[in-house]
Amino acid sequence: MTRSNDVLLVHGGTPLEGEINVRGAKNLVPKAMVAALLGSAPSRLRNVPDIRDVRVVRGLLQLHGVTVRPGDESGELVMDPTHVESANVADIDAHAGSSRIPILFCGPLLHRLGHAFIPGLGGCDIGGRPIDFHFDVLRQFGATIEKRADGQYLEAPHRLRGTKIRLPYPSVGSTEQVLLTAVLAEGVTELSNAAVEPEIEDLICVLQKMGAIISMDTDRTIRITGVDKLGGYNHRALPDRLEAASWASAALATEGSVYVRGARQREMMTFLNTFRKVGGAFDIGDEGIRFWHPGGKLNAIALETDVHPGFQTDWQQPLVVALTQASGLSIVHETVYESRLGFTSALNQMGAHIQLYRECLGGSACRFGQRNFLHSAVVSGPTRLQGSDLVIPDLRGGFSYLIAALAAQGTSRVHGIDLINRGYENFMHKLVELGAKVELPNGGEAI
Ligand SMILES: CC(=O)N[C@H]1[C@@H](OP(=O)(O)OP(=O)(O)OC[C@H]2O[C@@H](n3ccc(=O)[nH]c3=O)[C@H](O)[C@@H]2O)O[C@H](CO)[C@@H](O)[C@@H]1O
Ligand SMILES: C=C(OP(=O)(O)O)C(=O)O
Repeated sequence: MTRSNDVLLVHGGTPLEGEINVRGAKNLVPKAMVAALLGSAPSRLRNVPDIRDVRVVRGLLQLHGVTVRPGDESGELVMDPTHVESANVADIDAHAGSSRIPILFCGPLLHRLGHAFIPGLGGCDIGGRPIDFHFDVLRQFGATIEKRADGQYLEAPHRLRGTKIRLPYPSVGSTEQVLLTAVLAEGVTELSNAAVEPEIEDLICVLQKMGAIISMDTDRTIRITGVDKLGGYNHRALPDRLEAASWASAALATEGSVYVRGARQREMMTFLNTFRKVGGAFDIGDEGIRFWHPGGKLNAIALETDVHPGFQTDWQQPLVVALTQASGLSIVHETVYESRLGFTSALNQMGAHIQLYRECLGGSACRFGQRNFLHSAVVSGPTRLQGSDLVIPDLRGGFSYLIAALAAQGTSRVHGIDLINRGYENFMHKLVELGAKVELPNGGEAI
């Protein structure tokens, strides 16, 4: 059941037009905040968005004795980890909420306190999302892990030791786990098959500013030489390329034009190539990127999600909505999460034609082929979308439903919009700025 102020009425059929601003990346900022725990002096993080994942981590840091206060400029946080202390397990559990970030507290807390507690994790329900790689690497560093009913209890009776690790898959979170643990471990850590997403590079920049010694090779190998002590950092978070791409897809699907201030070419090259193949237009400036529908038909494409530098999985769901407006058959092969296409059934209810398959369609065979996961889609377009009652299933799926509702004829009731606040700062305000006709039932307050 959703609360009444958790429902948005969307009157579709109006192109999104105008300018919005994106701030620091959801997939970097909370991790840079965790990194502050490793320092012996305060850290300053700038360009911090007001999203739920940031609030969760702020609360968890405070529970562990870190003082967190706003800095002088808007979007600046100052974190002082001088007096890190153990937190009450029940408080951690109550506070961890819907985020996946608590798992990254392991290394820093083991270094600072010799023990850590990790509650059940949140995050999007788009696959099983196991954390076996995280625990395997922590054991390799010398930690012990005990699973109890309320969560995982970790201990490091001695200083953690650098080690040689090969990840079975270039997992973003596990790579960050290694980085945040290895920087203060004794000796050298060599990580192969690492994830190299731009947010990971930015986390490495943060750690280097703190005094860490980290090198990245071109073959997914990262080497970390442990140091005895780290200081604070002063860092401006890289912009959110995932949010930027969501607004780009919204501009395309609604036949509009959106200037995304803060969007950067460097982290979005793969998205930009795909956007152009579909028929979208963009203009890259020094301060941001304008995305628009240039008129005429959109093109069907074959799309495969992958780890960086491939097509980011978090770009997939919003772009699929635009593909429902392309002429012909598009193929989408989701290779990062086994269950990230379920959101398409609601698009079909709105009039889209999307068929899901268990086989690896298009490109290459992936981990999910022959394993009963509906992880490929054929999108047949263009189809006229009609307003509908929609229940948001996950973060990007939720934004995709907003796009579909904006592109549709008639009115949609979108339930569960609060979930979008986990990763999109001020999205209601931005929609209104872009001319979207949206309202909360009974004239309620935006949440
Ligand atoms: C907060 C954050 O940054 N979230 C991002 C992060 O999620 P997250 O770090 O959770 O994603 P991972 O890269 O770790 O997961 C990728 C794949 O590896 C598998 N896996 C992962 C860990 C593990 O211990 N065992 C295992 O099997 C997962 O089930 C998934 O199939 O990277 C994803 C991939 O770019 C993005 O979609 C998420 O937005
Ligand atoms: C899957 C996502 O995030 P998380 O890992 O936080 O669930 C996402 O941002 O699309």
